[in-house]
Amino acid sequence: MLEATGLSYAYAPGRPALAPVSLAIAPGEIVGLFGRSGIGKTTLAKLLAGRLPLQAGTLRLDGVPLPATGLRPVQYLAQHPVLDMNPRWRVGRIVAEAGPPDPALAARLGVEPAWQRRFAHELSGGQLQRVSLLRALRPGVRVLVADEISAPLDAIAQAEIWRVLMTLAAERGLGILAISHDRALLGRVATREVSLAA
Ligand SMILES: Nc1ncnc2c1ncn2[C@@H]1O[C@H](COP(=O)(O)OP(=O)(O)OP(=O)(O)O)[C@@H](O)[C@H]1O
Repeated sequence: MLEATGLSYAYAPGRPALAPVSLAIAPGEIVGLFGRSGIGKTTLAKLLAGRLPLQAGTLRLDGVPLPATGLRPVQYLAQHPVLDMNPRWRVGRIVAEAGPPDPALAARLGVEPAWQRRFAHELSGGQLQRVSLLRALRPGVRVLVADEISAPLDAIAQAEIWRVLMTLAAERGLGILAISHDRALLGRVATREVSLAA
């Protein structure tokens, strides 16, 4: 269980970007998160995944603070994964960054072996999001924070990505925070929804 209590954040002193929020994500649960633009959803996502330092509040996984080094058990998935990938690396190297990927998982995600020789900018948005998922889903990863990951995709690509994620959540007990402006999408994929308010 990932438990965040009283997390808040300010990028500059006296200018809060995220008002205190508490949130829990149980294994296998897909929690939908919505809230108006600028309310702090991405800031919360990055705090949960260790991409921003905690300024206030506590963050625990199974009662223990998250590790400061090594594989992060809470992984952040960006809307535009290309920004999170080294433009000089081929896809084969990108997915193997934290160790060799699981070929069975690659097949389930629809990551094709031929993509390995390409650079990130040579894949479509949907293909890149699958690569990003394959890279993130290492053994030991317990929670995915999916920040508008399917927003740029067409309806079919969106449905395929979420179908795999819903199956993985159930099979592996993976917790997912699904951040989206699309309430209809959250209604289809989330086990429950929470909203961020100022
Ligand atoms: N790197 C940064 N430096 C300074 N301020 C930032 C930074 N990133 C975000 N902010 C500010 O923090 C606040 C929360 O931003 P955040 O991106 O978390 O909101 P959001 O709810 O994800 O918005 P959206 O739905 O538009 O993506 C906003 O006022 C934003 O301008």
